[in-house]
Amino acid sequence: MKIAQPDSAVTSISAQVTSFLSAPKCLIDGKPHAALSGKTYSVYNPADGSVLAEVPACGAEDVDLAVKAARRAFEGPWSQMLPAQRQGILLKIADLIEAHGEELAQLETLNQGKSIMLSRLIEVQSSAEYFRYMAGWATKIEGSTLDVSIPIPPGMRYQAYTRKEAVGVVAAITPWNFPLNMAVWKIAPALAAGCTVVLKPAEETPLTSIRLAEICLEAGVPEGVVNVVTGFGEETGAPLVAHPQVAKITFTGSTETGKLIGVQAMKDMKRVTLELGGKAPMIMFDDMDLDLLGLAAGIGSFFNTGQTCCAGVRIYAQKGIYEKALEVIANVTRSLAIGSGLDPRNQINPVVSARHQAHVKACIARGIEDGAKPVIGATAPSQGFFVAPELFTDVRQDMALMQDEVFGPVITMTPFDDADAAIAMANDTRYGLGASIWTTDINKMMRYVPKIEAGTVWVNSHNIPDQNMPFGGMKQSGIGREHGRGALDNYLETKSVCVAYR
Ligand SMILES: NC(=O)c1ccc[n+]([C@@H]2O[C@H](COP(=O)([O-])OP(=O)(O)OC[C@H]3O[C@@H](n4cnc5c(N)ncnc54)[C@H](O)[C@@H]3O)[C@@H](O)[C@H]2O)c1
Repeated sequence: MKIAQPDSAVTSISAQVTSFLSAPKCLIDGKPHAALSGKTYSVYNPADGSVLAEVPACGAEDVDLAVKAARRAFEGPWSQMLPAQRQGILLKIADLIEAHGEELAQLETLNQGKSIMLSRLIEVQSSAEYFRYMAGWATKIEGSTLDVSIPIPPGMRYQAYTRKEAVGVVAAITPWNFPLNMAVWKIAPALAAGCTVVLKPAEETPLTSIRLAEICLEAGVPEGVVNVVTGFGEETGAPLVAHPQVAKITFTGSTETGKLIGVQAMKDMKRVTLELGGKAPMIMFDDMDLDLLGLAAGIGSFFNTGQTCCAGVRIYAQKGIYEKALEVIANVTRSLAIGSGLDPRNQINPVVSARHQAHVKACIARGIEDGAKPVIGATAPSQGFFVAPELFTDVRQDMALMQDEVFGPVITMTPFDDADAAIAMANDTRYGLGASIWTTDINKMMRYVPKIEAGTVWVNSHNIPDQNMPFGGMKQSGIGREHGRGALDNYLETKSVCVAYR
């Protein structure tokens, strides 16, 4: 079912969605797979707390089957395909994502809770574009020829060149905030490079990942090239990371889990990319364009109900505009409509799970206990996993509210006098994923961008990544970058070939 207008409300759930929800299965070696143990677990609709589906709870034995299937496919049909054939298949996947667009968007909103508008525009549309972008790189993998100066034995000459070769089986582990899009960020470059994949989606939101794997199959990806195992971190994710036939791990999730995975990867010298947590600052100078304040709060802070790793949650505003910025941002926060994601007029939707709802509420309570001042004090619907957005002032740098990830609709505002002091406060967390500077003075921008410790710095904007723009973290926000040409290198080894001749 083709995608509807992004801002149209969902009046009925599509028949494909209802049928899929009756018995979702993993996909291993191109076939639907129930956990060998027979175990399943429930996934929920966060808008009302009801059970949405029962999903296989995979264990080490299921993971082993999936990795072995991926390895066979890597050695077999996938490695025989011409780059142009891989490109064609990636383009077909993009078309099929669009063709199934409304079904995927509804499924995502039902399972994750987010606005149907974001499901349509980001989870579906931008995922299709991502496949198209990566399809282009599949035919542009190249090495180089190298002049070398090897002097022995006398009389022998050499010419060297490099080959880029697919790394092998990729373990892709994803979080719950953008389930389909995060899976695509990993699968598209892995396939373009010629790798095969075992995807372990977040336990809360596995449904669109399963559909994506089915779509890959429908598009002509050979059996075993894309596999999905559903289940929990320790039971499913850990054996996947530790599997000896996995060559590369690409992980997006919390810094805590990322560290565990990094240690395991290093034990086996597996290649690893880690996209981890954030606590992004937005630094607003006196000379900023005040018309942008609404956008800063709406997209910068509260996009996806604050459940984005780059959300601008620590706002530092210079004293000349602080009162005005506080007034506007407080008004925006107050005015956000709270409700189900199926109605696109709702800008604050449920958070993903009861557990996460309890976490966000505990962060708010801890902030109040520590002496920070809540400005809004609104209440959220009692049914479903809702949390009303909150804005805090009087927050010290050493408070948990300033240092730890809330990953929900909770922001802080702090005034500053001196720009260097603001940069120091902005850098004063263990994270370094995203940040922004708001100014109309290009000199200020050029002076301060290099001083900010973050993988992405937006200027007069925030929280908007692009497939062609390297994305990743400094400090404890991760290792490596996704997107762009560089993303392909994450899935390729470089082999030097040295040819002797006389
Ligand atoms: N940097 C980025 O690009 C980016 C993007 C989105 C989200 N995030 C981060 O993701 C986090 C939110 O997601 P989350 O709560 O799902 O994170 P999480 O770390 O709890 O889980 C992420 C994934 O890891 C799996 N996992 C958990 N323990 C594991 C283990 N021992 N071995 C292998 N896998 C394991 C989970 O099952 C899930 O699939 C936030 O910290 C957010 O900042 C980062």
